[in-house]
Amino acid sequence: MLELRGLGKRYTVHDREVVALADVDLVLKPGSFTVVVGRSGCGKSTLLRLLAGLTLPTTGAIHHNGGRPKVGCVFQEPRLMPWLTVAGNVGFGLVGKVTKAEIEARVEAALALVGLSDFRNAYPDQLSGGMASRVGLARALVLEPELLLLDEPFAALDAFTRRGLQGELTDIWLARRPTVVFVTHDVEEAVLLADEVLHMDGGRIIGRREVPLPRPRDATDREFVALRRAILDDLSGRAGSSPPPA
Ligand SMILES: Nc1ncnc2c1ncn2[C@@H]1O[C@H](COP(=O)(O)OP(=O)(O)OP(=O)(O)O)[C@@H](O)[C@H]1O
Repeated sequence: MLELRGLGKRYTVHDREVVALADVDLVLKPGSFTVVVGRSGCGKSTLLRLLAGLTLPTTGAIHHNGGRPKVGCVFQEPRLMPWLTVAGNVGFGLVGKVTKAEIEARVEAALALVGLSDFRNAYPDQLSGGMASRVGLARALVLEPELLLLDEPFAALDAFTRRGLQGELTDIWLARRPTVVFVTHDVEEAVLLADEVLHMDGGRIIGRREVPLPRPRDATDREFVALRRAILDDLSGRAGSSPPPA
């Protein structure tokens, strides 16, 4: 269980204070899939950076029973190292931490999960955008994360490729059950993936919607469409969503 209590982050830019995150209280249950939506600059990436331990909070704290969780991060740009093969990129984070044989086994398993076993010896410039995104996902999965953080990982992809990867991510999550926090601007993607959608504004969580639909989900399903519409209304301020989580 991860608990965020009174979490806040302020930056000082040219003597001016920017409140990126304010007073966030949130409980992430093990194995849950949380999607965060909200307009640009509302603090979504800051929340992920704090969860990843890439930056420290100004106020509040993150509590995790059992020490810091193992974290894997996936960003919009996979930022692969061009001089390394696919396998080299995926295994890079393990070098020096586990034996060579274990790296090889874990890289093979991660590549199989994202369907790229046949491309283990390819170089990044030989990959399509969707394949590069898969490598980015495999690079996070190889760490066997308890907490998987994804910041708009599929935003740069065409709709068809994105839909395929959304399905693959759902399958991987169902098989491995990491706790996932996923940031997106795409409300349909949020409803496809989430157990719960959090709505952020001005550095705060101002609403939440549970997604009680069975998986795999159908975006043309009546309940799906209604929920998508409700979240779009939340985002445009047309309707109030349920109160933030305790
Ligand atoms: N390193 C930083 N230094 C100064 N200000 C920052 C820094 N990182 C974020 N901010 C500010 O904090 C606020 C929240 O930024 P954040 O990147 O978390 O928003 P976001 O919701 O992820 O936006 P987007 O959807 O555009 O990625 C913004 O006003 C941003 O300018």
